[in-house]
Formats: sequence, C-alpha cells, structure tokens
Amino acid sequence: MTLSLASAARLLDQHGLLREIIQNDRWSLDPQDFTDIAFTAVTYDSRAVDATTLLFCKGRFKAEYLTAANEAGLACYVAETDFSERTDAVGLIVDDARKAMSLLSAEFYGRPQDSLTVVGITGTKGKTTTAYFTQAVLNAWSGGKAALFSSVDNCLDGKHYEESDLTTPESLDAFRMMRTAVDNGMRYLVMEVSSQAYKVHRVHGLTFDVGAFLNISPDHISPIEHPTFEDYFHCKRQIITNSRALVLGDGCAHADLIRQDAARAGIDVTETAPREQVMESHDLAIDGDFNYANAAAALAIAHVIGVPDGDPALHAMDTVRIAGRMEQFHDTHSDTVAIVDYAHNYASVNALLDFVDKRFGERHPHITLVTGSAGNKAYDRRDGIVNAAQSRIDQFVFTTEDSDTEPYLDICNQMQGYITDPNVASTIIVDRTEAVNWAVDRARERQDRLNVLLLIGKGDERWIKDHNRHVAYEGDDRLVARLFGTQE
Ligand SMILES: CC(=O)N[C@H]1[C@@H](OP(=O)(O)OP(=O)(O)OC[C@H]2O[C@@H](n3ccc(=O)[nH]c3=O)[C@H](O)[C@@H]2O)O[C@H](CO)[C@@H](O)[C@@H]1O[C@H](C)C(=O)N[C@@H](C)C(=O)N[C@H](CCC(=O)O)C(=O)O
Ligand SMILES: Nc1ncnc2c1ncn2[C@@H]1O[C@H](COP(=O)(O)OP(=O)(O)OP(=O)(O)O)[C@@H](O)[C@H]1O
Repeated sequence: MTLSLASAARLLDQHGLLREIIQNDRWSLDPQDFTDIAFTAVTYDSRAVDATTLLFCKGRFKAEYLTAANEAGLACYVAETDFSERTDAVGLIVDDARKAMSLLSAEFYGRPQDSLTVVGITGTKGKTTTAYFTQAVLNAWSGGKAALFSSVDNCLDGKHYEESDLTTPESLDAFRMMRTAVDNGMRYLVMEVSSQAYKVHRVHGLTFDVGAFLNISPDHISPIEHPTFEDYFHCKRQIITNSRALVLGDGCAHADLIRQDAARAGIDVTETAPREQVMESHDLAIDGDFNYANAAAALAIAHVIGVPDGDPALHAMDTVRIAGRMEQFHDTHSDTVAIVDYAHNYASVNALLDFVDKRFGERHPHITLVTGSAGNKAYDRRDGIVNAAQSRIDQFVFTTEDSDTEPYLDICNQMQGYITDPNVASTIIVDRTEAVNWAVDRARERQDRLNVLLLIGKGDERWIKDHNRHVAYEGDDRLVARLFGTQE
C-alpha cells in the first residue's frame, strides 16, 4: 500500500480538488510544511482510526465524531470542512470528499483496476442478471478468474459469494475488494453501476473496459436519490464517457442520445442482438423472456472482450439461476404456482406479467400480487407497480417492503389509493408473513382454478429493513416453500 500525506496531497492537487492543507493554525498548499505520514489504512469510519490511518469525512459525517478519533491518535483526514477546532490532525481540505476518496483509495490499494478487465453494467432493469450471466461466461472462458460486484452478492475469487449491501459499493470498499480479487488471481471484474454510484462519486476516476447500458425508464426518483428522471438518466449516462467501449441494449429508450454521448467521446458502440435471436441458440434455466435480453447483453459484452462467437464458454450462462429472481414453487394442496421475484417498479412488474401471460395465460389463472414498496425513496414505484398490474391481475395484497422512517401502513394505503380499476380486489396486511399466508389460504379455497401468486420485491432477502436496520425475515422463497410443503 503506497500512499503518504505528501503523495495524497499531490494527487488531489493534480485533479484540481485540493483547496489547502490545514493543521491547527498552519495553512499551506505545500505538503512539505507538514510531517509526512505513510498511511497503513484508509477508512470513512472515525471509529476505526489510529495514527497511520487516512480518514475520509463524507456524507452526513458529524464534527463530533472527530473528538474520539483525535484521542485515538488520528493524524490525517480528508474533508470539505476545516475541522481543526476538533482535532490536531492534518486536514486535506478538498472541493469534493467523495471524489477525493475514490481517487486516493484507488492509489492506496495500488490501482487494482489496472490489473483487471473491468465491465460496468447499468440500466434500470436487468443489471444483476446480466452481471451474473457475464461473470459465468468470463469465468468459463478464463478458468474461474472473474470477480463480481452485484446488488445480491459479491464474489472475489470466482467461486465464493457473499451478500452485498449496495448495488455499487462505496469507492473505498470497491478498490479494497478489487485488490483482494487481483491478489486472488482474478483477471476480470463484472460490476453493477447504479445511478447513485455516479451521483455520489463511488466510481469517480474508474474507467470501464466495457460499459453496458441496458435500458432506461423512470425509477429511483426521491429526495435522497434523484430529484427528476432527467437527473437519474444523466447520472447513468456518465458510464458512457467513462468506458473504453459501450454495449447498448436492444430497444433502449433514448438510444440516439446515448449514441451521441458515445460519438462525442469517440467510443465504439456494440448493439445487442434482439432477444429472439438469443432464444434460437440458448435455453436459459432462469424464466422470463426479458432474461434473453439480459443474455444478449452478456453475449455482446463477451464479444467485445474477445470471447469468440460460438465458444462453449458462452453457454455457461444457460445454467445460471439467481436466488430470488423468477423462482417458481408449486403447492402440494392446490393448483397454485408462486413466483418469487425481485420486480419492484413499473417496467419489471410489466415484464413479469408478460411472462405470466405467456406461460399461464391460456388457463386464465387467478393472479394475486403480494407487494409493498420501499419507504422514504423511489416514490414513483408505488403508482408504477399498481398501474403496471391493476388491469392484469385479480387481487393485490399490499404489505411491508423495506423502510426507513415511513410507516409501512402509510405506503400500503398510498398504493391502494392509486387503484382506479374497479375489477381488481385489494387488501392490506402489513405483516409480510401473514400476507403470504393469507394469499396461500385464499388460493387453496379456489380449487377449481389455477392460481398464480406473485411475491415481489424481496427476492431471497432474509431481512426486512425497518428504520434502515435489518430485521430478520424468513424470506419469500423459504416462506412459500414451507407453506407449500415442497420446493423446486
Ligand atoms: C445516499 C447514499 O449514498 N448514502 C450512502 C452513504 O451514506 P453517507 O455517506 O451519508 O453515510 P452515513 O451512513 O449517513 O454516515 C456519514 C459518514 O459518517 C461516518 N461515521 C458515522 C458514525 C461515526 O461514529 N463515525 C463516522 O465516521 C460513516 O461511516 C459515513 O461515512 O454511505 C453509506 C456507506 O458509507 C451508504 O450505506 C449509504 O447508502 C444508503 C444506505 C443507501 O441506501 N443508498 C441507496 C440510495 C443507494 O445507494 N442505492 C443504490 C441503487 C440501488 C438500485 O439500483 O436499486 C446502490 O448503488 O445501492
Ligand atoms: N431486461 C429486463 N427488462 C425488464 N424487466 C427485467 C429485466 N431483467 C430483469 N427484469 C425484472 O427486474 C427484476 C430485477 O432484475 P435484476 O435484479 O436483474 O435488475 P436490476 O437492474 O439489478 O434491478 P435493481 O436495480 O432493482 O436491483 C427481475 O426480478 C425481473 O422481474
């Protein structure tokens, strides 16, 4: 690990981020005016510092955190504010602490991205699935040397998967994990890139060898995410100029604007094949026609990376299943199929119902949608889910998803209020376990008909967020398998 106070200050200066260096009453632009420190660790948590740690003060960091850090011997911090009243440490005062954190973390971890072929995948829907497909192909192609950062799991050695917290990790965590991946012998990294990642500079300074832009539709609009669709789309578009080559999803909305971005930056665009073409040569284990669009993107990425057309490695994605995505369960007591899926906005609920229609439509099933929506963010999803489903299903059961401070019942009531179709029934059962139980019991009362239960928005998560803390939950998949007395 090679970062010192002097080299950090120089790097920040080169990137136009350094405002000045401050220690007590001494203010300077010259790092040589301060005792140099060779950093042995970097962190954004004031509770994890010692005399050779570089601390990044970002986001909702509070000045009082520095009191204990100072006692722990903190010697240097990066911040947008002068904290010399709270600490004797040297402050690298910058224009943007998150950009600084990304650049300095990459340097601290020895620029691991330079030893990897890095694939970045963005889009409103299909990021996780495409990332898993791509990793499977690159793993097969390279003999197990592809790492993955996804919203479900991270994988740093091509074979072990650990649950992740964010779609795109904080920059510092991302570069630390890239270092581990390189040390584990990985040659490829496939990562999901959320719009938030660009909004809060988690991938600042990172160039993707291949960037993929799958699709775009309204999502993530709220005060803590994006104020408008334009802002959401603008953030996602940053991947274009930060990639060496671009893969563009077939039928992507605003494709002309995306091509204009690429043309201005001189970046080659590879368009993905129509999903129907992929259906001719691949038989995916995971259900849903939309997954053939995700497969088309994975094939295009592999092509740009150099996997030859027709190579057997391309079929590695055929067997990929992703926990909590399009998982089917069949009841042993009635003609009922439950699908556990991660759909949670207009586009994905619509795609899910297209699948239900195609697979089960001929049997005119009774369709129940068990859904909630996230609290305190992505408000547009609430009417999006209702509008995508209301004329295509028989029954809504509104229940808990994840929340911060917003009461679950308020979210359920709001969603129920969006219903305009008089033919769809609805009920609110806030407790998610009870909601699924209720849906199963009602289905068993309809012995004369096929029932389709759609349990969406939680996938295989074993928790529900309440006040942003994880509260244990059995998981939609395990719950329904237990109630059905079987699992497939
Ligand atoms: C808006 C946003 O990006 N928030 C993220 C951000 O929060 P923040 O920087 O404000 O950090 P904070 O947790 O409020 O605390 C401020 C700082 O004080 C530090 N601290 C705190 C206490 C203390 O004693 N000492 C101390 O130093 C914390 O370590 C932190 O660095 O940094 C945190 C980790 O450092 C993230 O967990 C958090 O994500 C929140 C939880 C989140 O949910 N973000 C969502 C909106 C998100 O990013 N989603 C996208 C898209 C998902 C999708 O595509 O579906 C994603 O990429 O996941
Ligand atoms: N290409 C697609 N088009 C429309 N819907 C899709 C597509 N791919 C997946 N979906 C739906 O979206 C859900 C989430 O898929 P996935 O996790 O791959 O996307 P994501 O972009 O990572 O989503 P999120 O950002 O919400 O985590 C799936 O469970 C499915 O219902």
